[in-house]
Amino acid sequence: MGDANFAFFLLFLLPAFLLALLYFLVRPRPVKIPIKNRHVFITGGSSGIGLALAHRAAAEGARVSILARSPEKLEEARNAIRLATGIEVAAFAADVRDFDAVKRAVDDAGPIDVLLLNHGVFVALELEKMELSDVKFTMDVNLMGTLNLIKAALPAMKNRNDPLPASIALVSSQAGQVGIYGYVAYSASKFGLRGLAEALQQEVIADNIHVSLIFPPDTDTPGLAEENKRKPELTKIIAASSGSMKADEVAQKALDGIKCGNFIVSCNFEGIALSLATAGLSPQRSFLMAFLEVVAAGILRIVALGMQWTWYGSIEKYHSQRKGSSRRS
Ligand SMILES: NC(=O)C1=CN([C@@H]2O[C@H](COP(=O)(O)OP(=O)(O)OC[C@H]3O[C@@H](n4cnc5c(N)ncnc54)[C@H](OP(=O)(O)O)[C@@H]3O)[C@@H](O)[C@H]2O)C=CC1
Ligand SMILES: CCCCCCCCCCCCCCCC(=O)[C@@H](N)CO
Repeated sequence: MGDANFAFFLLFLLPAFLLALLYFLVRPRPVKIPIKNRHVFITGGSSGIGLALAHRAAAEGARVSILARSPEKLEEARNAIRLATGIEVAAFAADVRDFDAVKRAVDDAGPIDVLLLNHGVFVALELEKMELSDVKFTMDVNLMGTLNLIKAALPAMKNRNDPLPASIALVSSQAGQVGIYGYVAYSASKFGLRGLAEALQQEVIADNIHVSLIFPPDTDTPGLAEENKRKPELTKIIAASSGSMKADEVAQKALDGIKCGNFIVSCNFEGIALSLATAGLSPQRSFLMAFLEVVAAGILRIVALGMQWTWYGSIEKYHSQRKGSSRRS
């Protein structure tokens, strides 16, 4: 009898108590952010994930603006979206590293409801083989470019006379949740976005602005095709721990997450595990996700250690094979 009571406590009362506690605890509170008839401004909207986001947002009835450097690629994107949906999107040619150009584009585009910062550059290469100028370029585009956009857009976003909640969404990467061989500069830039996002959310919550961080795995885009041309073998092996996705699938997950105001938005199964394992001190609006984070924490740490075990195994094997072959030659 005592055993049955204990089992009841363990299997039912304890989880129920935890769920109830988390229901009252989680902050910020859940929110719904509509995009229909609202202004969605997408950086890097001329290619890959950004283009897929622009397609989807336009199809869902948003007023869409896209920003990127190349006017030709922007025009191609506008035509493709017009052909597929019959909708005109506004295009702005600017380099995110140039604050004045970004400010002009944002002012021309008009007040933004959903600022989707998706632009990004990436090369997979060992730091040793990378020029310092390429490291700086990665930081300038991925991190400073994002800060430039936020600085340019935030005043008008705060002053909007729309009672509806607004969003600032940043496209990070699973390499922004865990460091990966070949991504020293890239992971640094994408981890940087997380600190940015956590701090920014506290600063803009009172303005009813909600921050989302999107963590895609390898995604089939022109950018990835370029990256794959000279990707280190070990980067391929380690990144293959997560499945790859189509740009449109990532865009759908991203928009769904943004509309729910989720702070962390994961895109595939491995991504969910990664997000639970790296929940840390990030805000969480969903008491169900918070419940999973709490309950799965211990076991996921073991899974994570197992992951590192296989990754370091691959690295060791790669180096010993190289040593072997260099001795033979
Ligand atoms: N593809 C993948 O495997 C993954 C990608 N990501 C992230 O998703 C985002 C999009 O990636 P993806 O679609 O693959 O990339 P693409 O290379 O296909 O597209 C990048 C977009 O960003 C724009 N862009 C690049 N640099 C600048 C700049 N300095 N100023 C303004 N716009 C710029 C490009 O236009 P233009 O060159 O004309 O400026 C283009 O529109 C990136 O942040 C990337 O880090 C995350 C995980 C996986
Ligand atoms: C505890 C549970 C662990 C679950 C598995 C973890 C798997 C991690 C894989 C990381 C893959 C990184 C892809 C980077 C994609 C990217 O950004 C580049 N293509 C550049 O664009």
